Amino acid sequence: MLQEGQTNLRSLFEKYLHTQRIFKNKDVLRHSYTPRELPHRREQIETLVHILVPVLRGETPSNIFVYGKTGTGKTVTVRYVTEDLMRISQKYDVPVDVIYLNCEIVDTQYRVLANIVNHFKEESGIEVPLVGWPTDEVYAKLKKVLDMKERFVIIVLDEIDKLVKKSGDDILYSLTRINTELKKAKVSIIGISNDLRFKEYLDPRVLSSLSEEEVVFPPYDANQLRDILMQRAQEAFYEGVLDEAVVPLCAALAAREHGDARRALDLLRVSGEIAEREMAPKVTEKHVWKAQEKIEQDTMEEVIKTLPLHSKILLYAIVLLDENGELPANTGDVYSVYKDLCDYLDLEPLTQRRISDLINELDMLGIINAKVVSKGRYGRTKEIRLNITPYKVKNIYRFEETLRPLISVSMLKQRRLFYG
Ligand SMILES: Nc1ncnc2c1ncn2[C@@H]1O[C@H](COP(=O)(O)OP(=O)(O)OP(=O)(O)O)[C@@H](O)[C@H]1O
Repeated sequence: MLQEGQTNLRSLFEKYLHTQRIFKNKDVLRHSYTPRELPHRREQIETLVHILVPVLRGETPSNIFVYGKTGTGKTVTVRYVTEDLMRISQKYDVPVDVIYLNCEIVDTQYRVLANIVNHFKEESGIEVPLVGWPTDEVYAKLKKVLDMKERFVIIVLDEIDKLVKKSGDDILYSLTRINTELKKAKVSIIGISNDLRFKEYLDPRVLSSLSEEEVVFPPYDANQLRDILMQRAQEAFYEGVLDEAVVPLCAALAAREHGDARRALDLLRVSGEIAEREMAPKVTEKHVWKAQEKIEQDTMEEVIKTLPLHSKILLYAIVLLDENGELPANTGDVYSVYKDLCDYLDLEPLTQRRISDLINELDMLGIINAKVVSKGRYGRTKEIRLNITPYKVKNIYRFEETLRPLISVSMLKQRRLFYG
């Protein structure tokens, strides 16, 4: 006989066990997955192959600069082509090494050099610590390690703009000239960036050697995104669980956001996850709209985390007004609560004028809505509303030492703060 608690436990699980399963293989929708085919990137693939094919004839390929907006398939295409090059180079007995570095993480001259040296550590027996050595010494080791045999080394610097913004372009200067100092090995660089203005940061000499060849990745339109999603959906979902309208809607929404395939895939995955959680038999348009809302909220949370301190306090003032049912509020209302919060935190408040600017910034980021309305002969005023649920803001502040005390502040009627 089952005890009462056990019956409950069993039914809890069975509820999920007998629901329709949505995902056949969710991993297919993850960013790290490399699909077998890349629809609508034939031209870019062909161009890259054309530039790299000299390797198989023993010639050094040109450096390549790849650019295009976020989610246009730059990384996945470069990986796809270089992986194929590695495979085929074995057949032709040409030693090729491809080293992929993401410069969001590998963001200093030292780290780039050390990572390349360490790529060969098994072969060379040389390993450089990730901090601590003089850079010149790491560079000397790099030349030694590369030149241990005749080979082609292709260094992919993804998000190369992050490296240059953080550490300047000296490293690119060195790498694009390293072949003159090597006897056996030949190095080529593939730089990838989604920041088109990044070229302005480069010394003209670096720019001309880095972009011997340029490959542009234009944004996808809604039809192209639909093909990309269709292909992935077939592997990711069980047959028949996707309502017909789902893929076109995900594609249309992502096309509106500058043709970002990553956004389209996220929408499809999150729609499926929401349907699964709701134990729905099918993924429908309704789930896509919910997914869109969730992704927007998540993005907003990321933006809030990076706001400067006083914008965060200001946002909290608007949160308190919201909880107290006092929105829309005007700048003066918001400013007075903001000042009280600064008092509570023992901080000097900014001027009302400055706060007015910060309100405009929060509005531009979509976190609040600040609409100017005319009050007839009383002039114009701003009506401020919140675009994020208060508990989400609190959840973020809970993890921030300076702001955590605010969580215990609530507001009484007549706008008196209460520190509970
Ligand atoms: N043509 C395509 N076919 C299939 N999947 C694609 C295609 N283009 C992009 N994707 C998928 O979209 C997502 C984003 O692509 P990728 O990371 O290559 O973009 P990116 O241009 O490098 O973006 P970012 O500049 O933000 O790094 C990945 O999951 C990738 O697999």
